[in-house]
Amino acid sequence: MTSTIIKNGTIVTADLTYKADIRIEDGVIAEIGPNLKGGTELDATGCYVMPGGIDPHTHLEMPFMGTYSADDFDSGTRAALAGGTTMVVDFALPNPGQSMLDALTMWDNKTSRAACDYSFHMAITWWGEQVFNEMETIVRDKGINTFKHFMAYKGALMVDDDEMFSSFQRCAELGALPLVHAENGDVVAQMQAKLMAEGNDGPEAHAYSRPPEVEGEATNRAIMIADMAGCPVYIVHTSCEQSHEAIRRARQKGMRVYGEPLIQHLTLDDSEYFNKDWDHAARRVMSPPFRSKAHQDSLWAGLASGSLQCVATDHCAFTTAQKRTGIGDFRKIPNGTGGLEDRLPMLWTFGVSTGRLTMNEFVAVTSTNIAKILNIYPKKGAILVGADADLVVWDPKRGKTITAGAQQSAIDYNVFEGKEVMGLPRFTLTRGQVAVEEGAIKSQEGHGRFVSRPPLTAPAKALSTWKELTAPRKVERTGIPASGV
Ligand SMILES: NC(=O)NCCC(=O)O
Ligand SMILES: [Zn+2]
Repeated sequence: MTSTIIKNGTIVTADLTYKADIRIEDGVIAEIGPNLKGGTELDATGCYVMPGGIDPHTHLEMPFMGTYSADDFDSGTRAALAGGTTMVVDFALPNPGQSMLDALTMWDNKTSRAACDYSFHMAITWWGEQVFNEMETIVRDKGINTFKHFMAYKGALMVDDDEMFSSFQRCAELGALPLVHAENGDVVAQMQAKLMAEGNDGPEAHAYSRPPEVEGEATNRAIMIADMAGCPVYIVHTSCEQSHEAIRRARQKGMRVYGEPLIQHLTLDDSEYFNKDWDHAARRVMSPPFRSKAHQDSLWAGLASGSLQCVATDHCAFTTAQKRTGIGDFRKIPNGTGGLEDRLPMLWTFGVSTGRLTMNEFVAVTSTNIAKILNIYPKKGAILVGADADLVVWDPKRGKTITAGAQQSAIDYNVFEGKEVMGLPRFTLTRGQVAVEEGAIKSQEGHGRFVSRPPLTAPAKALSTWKELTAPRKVERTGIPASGV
């Protein structure tokens, strides 16, 4: 049996910081302790050894607005590893009317070259008996416990409240977690049309058409529907105080509501859309759009205080040529930005190094909380004996200037171009295999495996017990006249 030992590092988990070595055997953590010997040694002197990042929200294969994102499972997972992320959760996206099982097969066929482990969320893009039935197969047999619902993209992916309520009730029965893209799609569609009619056809109109109120209202609605259905809910790409406030308030009331800011929303603001260069602004078009600094402060505070739990990227890498489809009509600019490779270095630089987050909070929001919410902890997101050796040996003194020319992602630009980051992987290990060493990429195509995620029994059981206890009950009365008069 070949052993690898990570020596002389400081282990940082979501709740502990301590000095110890780690022995890895057959891709899992076999021993943690002082002065371990034998096997191949990786020197972690001066470094923090942390659970590898998990990005809970990526679109490596995204057929959207008639175009595919530039990154596939090959370049996308390589980009993940380069930045210290060792697992991605992508989306299978059925066309309205399409079988979810067929869509899953299509997405699964794209993964043979994945370099790191991956999983899928399933999107609910329409509703009917077939969807209702297939949801059970998806959860019970296919290892997927999350379903994404789009309250935006009217006429394409959007589902209405009725459909969401039905789907959420089904999630409650199956122990699945609904994810929600929360923006009021009806209002957005009308605002877009109005802006266009007034001659506002540039990328800045994208931001004008989706103000924070539109997101806040939808977040409140999604939370209410989840409460009525008796299931937890996870709000993806939470970008503003209005949405964060809804999540915070629900959590204070005891509801299991999770919020996920993106690294882009934390570090880039809405001034990007007013850049005179059309390409610059269009490359940053995503939904929800970037917000003002006050909203960024709210998101950072949510991560520090625990009212927001995960930092993702929603990595969806459309090329400049694809973005240019929207010249003259901002509605046609494909929505999506990249960030997978930069999530950890950006969050470390602008979060930990500025004192907004502790190192342990950093691990929690980039890995451990995500693994717990998605029900793959402690296989993932942990430094414990028996856990997968998905690890990042983080060198806080290693820095770079982010530039598209040097990235692994296949996209031709980077929304963080020119940002100076301090804190990068010395080594990234995916199930014990060294995929990154001192900036050199050694990842192996096809090494990545699908991670099956069992139903969320604990939160589902707690909620269903409470809902049963408090369910409406007919009051048996006395004194009603026989005639009813
Ligand atoms: N977010 C975005 O603009 N693009 C990706 C699709 C989605 O998640 O909405
Ligand atoms: Zn979305």
